[in-house]
Amino acid sequence: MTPFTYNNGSMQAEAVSLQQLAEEHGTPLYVYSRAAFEERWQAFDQAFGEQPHLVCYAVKTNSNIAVLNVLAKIGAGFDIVSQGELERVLRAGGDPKKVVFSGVAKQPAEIKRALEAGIRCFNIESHAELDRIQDVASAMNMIAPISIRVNPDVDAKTHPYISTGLKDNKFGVDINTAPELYQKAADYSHINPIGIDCHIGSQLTEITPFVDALERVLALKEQLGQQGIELHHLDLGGGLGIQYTDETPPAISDYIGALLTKLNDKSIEVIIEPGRAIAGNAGVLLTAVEFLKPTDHKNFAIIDAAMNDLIRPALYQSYQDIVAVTPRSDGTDAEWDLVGPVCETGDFLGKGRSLNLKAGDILAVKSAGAYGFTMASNYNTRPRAAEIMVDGDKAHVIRRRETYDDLIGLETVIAD
Ligand SMILES: Cc1ncc(COP(=O)(O)O)c(C=O)c1O
Ligand SMILES: N[C@@H](CCCC[NH3+])C(=O)O
Repeated sequence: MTPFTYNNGSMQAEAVSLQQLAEEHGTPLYVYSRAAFEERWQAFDQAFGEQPHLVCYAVKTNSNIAVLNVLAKIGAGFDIVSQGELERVLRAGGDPKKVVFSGVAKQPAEIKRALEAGIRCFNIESHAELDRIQDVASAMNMIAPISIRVNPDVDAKTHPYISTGLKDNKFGVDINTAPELYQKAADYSHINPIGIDCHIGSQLTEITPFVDALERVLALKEQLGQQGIELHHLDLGGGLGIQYTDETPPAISDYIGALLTKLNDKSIEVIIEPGRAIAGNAGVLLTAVEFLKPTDHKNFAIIDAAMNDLIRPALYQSYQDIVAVTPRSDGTDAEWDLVGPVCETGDFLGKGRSLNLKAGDILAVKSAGAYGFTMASNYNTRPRAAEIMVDGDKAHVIRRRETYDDLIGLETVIAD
């Protein structure tokens, strides 16, 4: 489905007018489509057919509890990287038995809380972390189910900041030394090794790196079998890309199909941790044009959304399509740099975009459902935007805009 379409010359989210939402709730404003979230998660789930599997949505992508709740209701599992994310999943009604816990440095208190909640598995990223989990679990007299995140040294061919499966990256354990760590895990009194985990990067637009990584994971599984360590699942991470502009990522069914063909084993459960491929095109960021500032050198359109609202263009030089919500019939296109009010030269959401603009126009930054609000900050003491979830012809405020009290209320002056 395409959740954002034009109808009578103006853009809608499902059956709700974006122009109207911007007028009612102000901008910047994040708008999500419930149906898009559901449909994308279900596409992953259904692509597995008869293969035992669990689709664990990567919470970091878009962690609003309304989003998590919508996914929990259709049976989603969750990939978390902090206790904060675990608390969100639990608040949203997620099943802790479907939660996998990734991340390179889980705190003892986080491990304790996750054990109490009864999560499915800890994805361990180092020797030291295995030791820590053994210590916490043994103090609680509980057994911690674990998998080891291995680094298969596969080039994901994506932006260097979002590539995670190379030897150069901080993530995971060298796949060649993993058997030794599995042995240590198996010998520990309060650890139960149940899986292998790997995640090689994000926004991958080719299937080959995923299949190459799986091939190495399968070789490891075989070797562990010879050591007498039998595993219950393979967690192949997330990373499937989306179309921001002219990328051509594989269809979900082709991606899962290629993995299952390589695996060719229905006796093992496959876990995946997709984020962007579910959330990315399920959301837009609405922003208003404040001023037009044409100069001799270039044209700036100053908009009310900034790098604090959506940091991806500034951080990764990423391209996000930007369109007029109600395109003008008068006037002509010009080239604009779309810049925000934040005091940084890197504060732009798009450069050299051909648009027909006037002050007050509402624009939609597309593909903003993933790593948009979750990476937003209060830089320049700017309140974070409100979030809306559209469901058919209804629009629900799922997070109100922050107030200045929200921002400065935690701080205090020191006494003389
Ligand atoms: C461990 C882990 N799992 C899943 C994801 C989700 O990735 P994506 O949004 O690319 O599917 C990430 C982020 O890259 C991650 O670090
Ligand atoms: N935050 C990144 C993706 C990183 C995924 C986390 N491992 C992005 O916006 O593209």
